Amino acid sequence: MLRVRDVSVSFGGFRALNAVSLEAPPASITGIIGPNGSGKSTLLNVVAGVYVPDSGAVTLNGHPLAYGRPEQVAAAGVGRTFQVPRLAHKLTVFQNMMAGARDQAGEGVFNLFLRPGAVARCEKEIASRAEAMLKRLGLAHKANDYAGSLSGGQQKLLTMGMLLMADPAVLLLDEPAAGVNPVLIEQQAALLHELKAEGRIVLLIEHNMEMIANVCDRVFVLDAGELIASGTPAQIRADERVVRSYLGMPA
Ligand SMILES: Nc1ncnc2c1ncn2[C@@H]1O[C@H](COP(=O)(O)OP(=O)(O)OP(=O)(O)O)[C@@H](O)[C@H]1O
Repeated sequence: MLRVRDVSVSFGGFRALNAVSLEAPPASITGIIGPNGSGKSTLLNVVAGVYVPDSGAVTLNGHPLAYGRPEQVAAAGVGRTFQVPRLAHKLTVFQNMMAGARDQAGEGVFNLFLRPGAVARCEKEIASRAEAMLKRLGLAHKANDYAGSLSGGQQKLLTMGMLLMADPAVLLLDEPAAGVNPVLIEQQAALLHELKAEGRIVLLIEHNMEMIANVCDRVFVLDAGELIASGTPAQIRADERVVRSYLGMPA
C-alpha cells in the first residue's frame, strides 16, 4: 500500500501542496487530475523522492520513503516517467532498454574483473528480458532504430518499458497520453490494465479524461494545492466542485 499522509510542500512563501493525503493499494490505478499548476507534478515529485515535504509522510508498505533521495526511492521499487520522455536519443531503442535495467552485474569494477562470467550471464539475461519487453510493447521491429527517431507516443511506451525492466512495485506516470495518437493511447491503457493485474500500484497524472475513465479505479482531484475530491471516475464526473474548478473549463 502506498500512503501519502498530510503532505505539504512550499516553494519560498508559495504553498504548492496543502495537507494532501491519498492511498493507493496494490493492483490499482489511481488518477491525479486538476488544473494546470494545481500541484500534481509536485505530488509525484514528493513520492518519487525529488522534493522533501515540509510536513506529512509518504510510506510504501508501512516504510517511509527516502525524501530528497530519488535513487533510494527508485531502489525501493518506485519508478517514474516524465511529461517529456527522458531517453538517450542517439542510442538505439534496445540500448535504452538495457540501460533501464536495475542491478546490472557489470556495474561494479569489482564484478567486471573478478566475476566476468557472472557479468556476461547477467547481461545475457537482461538482453533477453529487454527483447521480451520490446515485443510486449509492440516495439520489437524498432529495436535497432535510434530512440530519437520514434514517434512521441512510441517514446512514451519505451520509457514505460525501461521502467518495467527494474520491475517496480509502484509506477508514477506523468501525462502518458499527452500528444499521443489514439491507437497508442489504447495500447497504453491495455498495458496499464496488465500492470494492475500483476499487482502493481500505478499513479497516473493525466488531462485526458477518457483515459482516466477507462483505466482508473480511483481519482484524486487537486485544485490550488488542495485535495478537493476523490472517488471513482463516475463520482468525480458528477462532483459539482470538480466540474466547476476543472472539468467545466474549456480545454
Ligand atoms: N521548483 C519549483 N519552484 C517554485 N515553484 C514551483 C516549483 N515547482 C512547482 N512550482 C509551482 O507550484 C505550483 C504547482 O506546480 P505543479 O507543477 O505541481 O502543477 P501541475 O498541477 O503539475 O501543473 P501542470 O498540469 O501544468 O503540469 C505551480 O504554481 C508552480 O509554478
